[in-house]
Amino acid sequence: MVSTPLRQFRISAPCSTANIGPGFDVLGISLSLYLTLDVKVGGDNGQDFEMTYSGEGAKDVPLTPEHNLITKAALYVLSANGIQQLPRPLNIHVDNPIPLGRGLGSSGAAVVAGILLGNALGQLNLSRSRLLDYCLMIERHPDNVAAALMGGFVASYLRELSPEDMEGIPESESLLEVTPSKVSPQPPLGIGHYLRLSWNKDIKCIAIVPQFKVATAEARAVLPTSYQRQDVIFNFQRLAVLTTALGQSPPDADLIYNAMQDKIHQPYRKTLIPGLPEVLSSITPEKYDGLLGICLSGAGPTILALATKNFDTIATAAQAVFKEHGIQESFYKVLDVVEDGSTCVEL
Ligand SMILES: Nc1ncnc2c1ncn2[C@@H]1O[C@H](COP(=O)(O)OP(=O)(O)OP(=O)(O)O)[C@@H](O)[C@H]1O
Ligand SMILES: N[C@@H](CCO)C(=O)O
Repeated sequence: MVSTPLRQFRISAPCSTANIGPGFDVLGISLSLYLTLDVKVGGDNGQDFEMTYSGEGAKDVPLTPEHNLITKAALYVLSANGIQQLPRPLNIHVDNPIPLGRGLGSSGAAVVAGILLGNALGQLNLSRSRLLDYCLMIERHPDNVAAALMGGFVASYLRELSPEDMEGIPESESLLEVTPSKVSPQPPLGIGHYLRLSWNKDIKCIAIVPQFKVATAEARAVLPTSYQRQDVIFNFQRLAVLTTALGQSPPDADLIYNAMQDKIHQPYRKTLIPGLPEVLSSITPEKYDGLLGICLSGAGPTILALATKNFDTIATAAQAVFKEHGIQESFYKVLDVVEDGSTCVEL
């Protein structure tokens, strides 16, 4: 058999925190913890298909192309562009430091990495905004994937799709069931719109991560389907202020702390996360110098604290409150906001 030239590349996709309090499904921030894929395709590299995996999820994540979220996303991009299978020989090593199902955008990073993988394997040269359209056909809220793909502090929205746009497009993940006999539909053009917001680089993100999972689907299922007008206005007011407040220097702790309050998702998610209201209400700028604000990270259970100093003190205080509510095991990481987003570099 004639072998194709060996290509090697590395894909990196950062973890992300979403919502930042009032910005449910709107705000995302990419953070300094990266899912990486080391890929070898073509040449004479032995096995037909090999996928290896280290890090978070190593015991649970499936490693067959049709079942792994990363390769499923890659197969979807390829299929929508007329390529029905992964090229062979193909060797992928995944290293994942992002805890799964904890509110740090593990699925967003996996989807973005998979879409970049499909783009690179098929040599499709899709633009970054077109890649976002593909990501949004899989993870249909834009906050995590827009931040992971584009980098930085990002606000985003989805274009409303007409019934004609949606023709042939199934609900969410079923799109990923790529079969060799069926070409996947291309996403409508320009679904995702985003804007990079200013971020004050003195602000670090402390992620306090309890040792239990909350699946995003479950954390969305507990939300109501309609809201009181005053709760929606409460969030709009804070969201508008927060988008600018986090870029200002010096940061105004009182303004930010209050602008990070939320009535749309956190109050409902407390049923899934013991101690959530107590952690959020007891860690305040008055008690902890350097603290700017505190909220649920994504769908939880991770807590996000924004601060300029005293990171360890703030994190251990949150851990202590969790302990009082029966969550004995947790860890924390102090993360930077990263500007670059996801990358694919040929080696
Ligand atoms: N590196 C990965 N490889 C394969 N599948 C992954 C990977 N990372 C995440 N997943 C899939 O995504 C699921 C977790 O997604 P989920 O949306 O529930 O949580 P999250 O993305 O970590 O949190 P959030 O969306 O709140 O930030 C995992 O159970 C797994 O199925
Ligand atoms: N905005 C999403 C983020 C988690 O994926 C949520 O809170 O459900």
